[in-house]
Amino acid sequence: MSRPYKLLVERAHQIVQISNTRQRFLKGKEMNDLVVLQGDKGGYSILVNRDGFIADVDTSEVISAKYDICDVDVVIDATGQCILPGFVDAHTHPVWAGDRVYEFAMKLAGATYMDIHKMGGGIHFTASQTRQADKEGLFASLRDRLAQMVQSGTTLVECKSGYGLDLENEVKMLKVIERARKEGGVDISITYCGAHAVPAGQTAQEATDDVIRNQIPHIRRLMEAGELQVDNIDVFCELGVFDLNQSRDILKAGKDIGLQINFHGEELHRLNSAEMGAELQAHAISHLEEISESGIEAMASSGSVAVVLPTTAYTLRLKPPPVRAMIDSGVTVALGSDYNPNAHCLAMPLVMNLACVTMKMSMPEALVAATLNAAHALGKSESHGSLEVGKVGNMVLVTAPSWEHLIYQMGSHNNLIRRVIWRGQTVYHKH
Ligand SMILES: N=CN[C@@H](CCC(=O)O)C(=O)O
Ligand SMILES: [Zn+2]
Repeated sequence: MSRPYKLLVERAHQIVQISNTRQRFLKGKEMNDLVVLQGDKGGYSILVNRDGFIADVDTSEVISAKYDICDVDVVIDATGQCILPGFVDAHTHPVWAGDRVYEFAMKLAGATYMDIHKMGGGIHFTASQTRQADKEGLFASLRDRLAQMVQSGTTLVECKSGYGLDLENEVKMLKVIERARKEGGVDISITYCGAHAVPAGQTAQEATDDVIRNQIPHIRRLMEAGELQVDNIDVFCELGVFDLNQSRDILKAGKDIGLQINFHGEELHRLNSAEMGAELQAHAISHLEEISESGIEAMASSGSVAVVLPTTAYTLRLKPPPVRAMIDSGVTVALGSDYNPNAHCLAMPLVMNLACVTMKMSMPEALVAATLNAAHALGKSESHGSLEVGKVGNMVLVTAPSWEHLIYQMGSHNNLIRRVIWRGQTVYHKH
């Protein structure tokens, strides 16, 4: 007979639970009130059941008195380590072929993101490379990128399509992501982003019509047939890409087939897409570098999560989004790496460091934004984002005097992260 518990991690000197009252997200000042277990000489333990869910969190003394060690498959001694929830990366574009290191050089020399996009580079370049790539090659590179994310502590990641830009290639990308999701080792939220750029030879309206009349209905059929699971609908709402009305129509069509609205807004120009998204009760809006005060108010009232992406402003030398004003106004703020060929960052610890320095977040705020609030942006905070009984046993073990070192020691996460656990199973171990 199999044992009732899959894993016991014991004797950690800190467990950062984030919350212990099943809050779905933290806003405003609450973001600085993390629940951290520390101070007990014998340390703290987490027990994970056979199905990969947390069964108990307490001092190691209490846990060893309550449970019989013979009922546990694997016991890990976490002496000298801190335990954090697995990170949630709320915005990535991880399926693509062909790098853009050459464009990075152009941007360093003064070209803007949109200069390159208009010349047929940027998303267009990546789309032409990705269209030529076969599923096997795309899957192999996705798997490698996901492994690097996991090594950096990510255990739930949002993955977008968006470099296909036609039905065949968007479906190809979604199926590649679906295969990775089924393979496991990391939890994935899948986003259809067919409206990521206007394909060459089409107007934005023609592309909008194709997405609404052709692509979305086909995706719905694949979902109904059980061939695909798609969770979110996205669009790049931007001057020269999809305008406010086109974006609204695309998002509504996605919502009509049951997808959560989660889109790119207010990045380079203010189009009042934050207000539009709030009106549609968007789950999340990403970027928001150009959001207005009324956009902030609208998102605070609708409860739409602001997914801020420090690597974008850093790479493109943009003004960062007004995160302090968002937090002070009661917007729920989450973080994403924005991993894509323009911003080549797979590591949430580095994203948190950038968020603290460039967006003026505190370390507890950054951690909440990279765990519980990011899970909420994906509609998954009931099961992910904090270390509480009943949630998935996704965690990161860090060798450091306190959890803050993972943010403070920028770029050293690969030395500090000792182990990453997904649903009670070790998916990365540094020997
Ligand atoms: N802004 C739109 N989409 C991506 C960039 C994609 C790309 O440049 O390939 C982003 O979130 O930054
Ligand atoms: Zn993006």
